[in-house]
Amino acid sequence: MSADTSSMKRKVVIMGSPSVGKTSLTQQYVSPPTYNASYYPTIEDTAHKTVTHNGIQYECEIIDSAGLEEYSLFPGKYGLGVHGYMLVYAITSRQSFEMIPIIHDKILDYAGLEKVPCVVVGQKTDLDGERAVTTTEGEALAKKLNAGFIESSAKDNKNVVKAFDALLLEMQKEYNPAPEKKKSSWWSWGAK
Ligand SMILES: Nc1nc2c(ncn2[C@@H]2O[C@H](COP(=O)(O)OP(=O)(O)OP(=O)(O)O)[C@@H](O)[C@H]2O)c(=O)[nH]1
Repeated sequence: MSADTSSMKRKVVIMGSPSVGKTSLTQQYVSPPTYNASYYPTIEDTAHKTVTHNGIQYECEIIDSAGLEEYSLFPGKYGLGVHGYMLVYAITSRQSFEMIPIIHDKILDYAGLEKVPCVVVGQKTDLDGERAVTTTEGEALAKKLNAGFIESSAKDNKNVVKAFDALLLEMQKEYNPAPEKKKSSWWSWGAK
């Protein structure tokens, strides 16, 4: 029997406060090296990338959403048919960090789910001198949300691929977990 070489489709949404670097992360991932120091607020953009992770090929549709404020209504189109979320804050902005659990709650409420694959990303590590959120706080929040965690700099192209890999891993755990290793049974004892 030939191996299944078809790829899996994965739709992900990048969410977070305005100006945390969602567009910069997406662009740096899809067409590196790309970094633009100018700021143009996003309404919505979609990017595509085919990537192989843990031996599986994924066709990723990446939706770069508009920055959300605390009282923004959750855009319903991001609540259904989405496989995973990248929740981005800037390590220099406490406010953007505090938005992460709010956005996470909105996603779960809208989708009516108890868990959804997510990775929390602390962006702009090149500005470590202006840090307002510690790595430990970021890790603790991600753990509480049952999400992956990574800090990155789109500017320095640091941990950008790792951030998307972490999200692919969270989605893999949920939708196509690796089969458990075959346990030995009485008839296999002594088998060569
Ligand atoms: N120092 C630093 N600046 C960054 C980084 N990533 C993005 N920026 C800058 O931050 C500003 C906002 O970046 P965007 O990528 O547009 O942020 P966004 O989250 O997509 O913004 P919205 O469209 O408003 O939601 C721009 O001036 C970027 O150049 C980073 O890793 N380090």
